[in-house]
Amino acid sequence: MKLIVRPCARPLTGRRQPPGDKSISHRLAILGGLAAGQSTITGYLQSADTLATLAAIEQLGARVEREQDEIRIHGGLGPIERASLDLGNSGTGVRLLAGALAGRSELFGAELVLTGDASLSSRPMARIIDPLDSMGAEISARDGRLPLRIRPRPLRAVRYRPKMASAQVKSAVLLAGLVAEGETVLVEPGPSRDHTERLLPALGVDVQRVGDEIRLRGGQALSGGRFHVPGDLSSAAFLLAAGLLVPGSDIEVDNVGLNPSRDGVLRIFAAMQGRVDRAAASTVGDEPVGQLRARGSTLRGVSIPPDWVPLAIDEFPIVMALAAAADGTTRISGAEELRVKESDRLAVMCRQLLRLGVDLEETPDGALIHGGTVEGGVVDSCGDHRIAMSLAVLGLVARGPVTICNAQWIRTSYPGFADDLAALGAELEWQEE
Ligand SMILES: O=C(O)C1=C[C@@H](OP(=O)(O)O)[C@@H](O)[C@H](O)C1
Ligand SMILES: C=C(OP(=O)(O)O)C(=O)O
Repeated sequence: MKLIVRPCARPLTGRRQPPGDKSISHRLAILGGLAAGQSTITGYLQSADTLATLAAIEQLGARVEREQDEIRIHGGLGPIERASLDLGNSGTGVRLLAGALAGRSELFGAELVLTGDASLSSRPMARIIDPLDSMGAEISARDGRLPLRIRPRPLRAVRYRPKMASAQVKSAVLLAGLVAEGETVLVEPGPSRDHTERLLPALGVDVQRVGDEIRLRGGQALSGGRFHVPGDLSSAAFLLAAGLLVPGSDIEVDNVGLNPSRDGVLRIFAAMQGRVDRAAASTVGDEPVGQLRARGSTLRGVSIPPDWVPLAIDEFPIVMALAAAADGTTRISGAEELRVKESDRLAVMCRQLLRLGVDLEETPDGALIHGGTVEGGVVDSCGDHRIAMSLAVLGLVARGPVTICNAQWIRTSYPGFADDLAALGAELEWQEE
């Protein structure tokens, strides 16, 4: 499907509630599946990625009931002999599940095969296979790519320092550590989102953080509970960016997660002189939540400090779109991780921006984007949800309509994106390719 976006003739105004947080939804599906008793979840993200994780948990033996906005997971896995689990487009789903399942005694003797779509099948898995191997897991892959074959077996705790600041690697090791013998210690090379560490205590698990170390003893039981998923800041970022770009706009997003290990995009907006205000702070579970208001702003190019990259890792496509329309040059560096997401986000974004007449240079670990006028044109998501949404937002201020081919991938994380943008006053329509 193509999404056609027309230049905005008037300011965007209004208020939206972004969809549930994708990272927290994946974690609750997995933890709810492992936990004893019932977990009741409201606000669960109903998107392709998070529904794939829920379906995997169901295939592994947990019972899942869905009722309007409430999902109830009756935890407990197995008995099963084999399962082929298709995690679709989701790096988080496949990497966290691999860690969570590798040592589960209720699955000893079973053979699990974890697969995904073409994009996920090209993404690196050695980053989780290596630490799980060192814990004694039986996990194999060809050339470090999917499918992963796992035969759950007893694990021993390790002390592990990942090569990159990655919440997926950290979480895979911690979830494996839940059933490993001894104390698992994960040493973070730099901060990454900490939703796993915040959630585990709510299911009865003792997790300690001391400096850059996270420690967790194996053999602790998990018990279900009631959980609410806050709105996803990564999805809200598209609406906020639209509000910043279109002159005179004034929009609000409610109930957005504002976890400081995730809020790098707000720092980048501020550094670009984008007017985003925070209000009404509260907490949901152990997650800070609030309301954000974005107003039309004269955006300036900025040099983004490399240590902000992990804190805004999923927001670089939209930051690059903003940079294309800002005054001056934006410099992104230290962002080579973007090359192993749903697409090579540096290469794909640069290629699409060039099609819209943007002046830029791609570098091995980032890009230099010289902002200015953005032309209309035809671009391609290349199968990447965040690229599709970023180009749609940029289309609001292009000189002519922007057609985004393969925009149906938006369903990966934010199926209601086009409707939400339209509700704020944008003109956009879906067409068959
Ligand atoms: O743990 C998570 O929920 C996520 C971690 C990040 O990946 P990395 O851990 O690979 O940086 C991020 O890009 C992804 O969208 C979600
Ligand atoms: C990188 C992303 O997700 P995942 O790694 O879970 O596929 C994303 O949502 O931008």
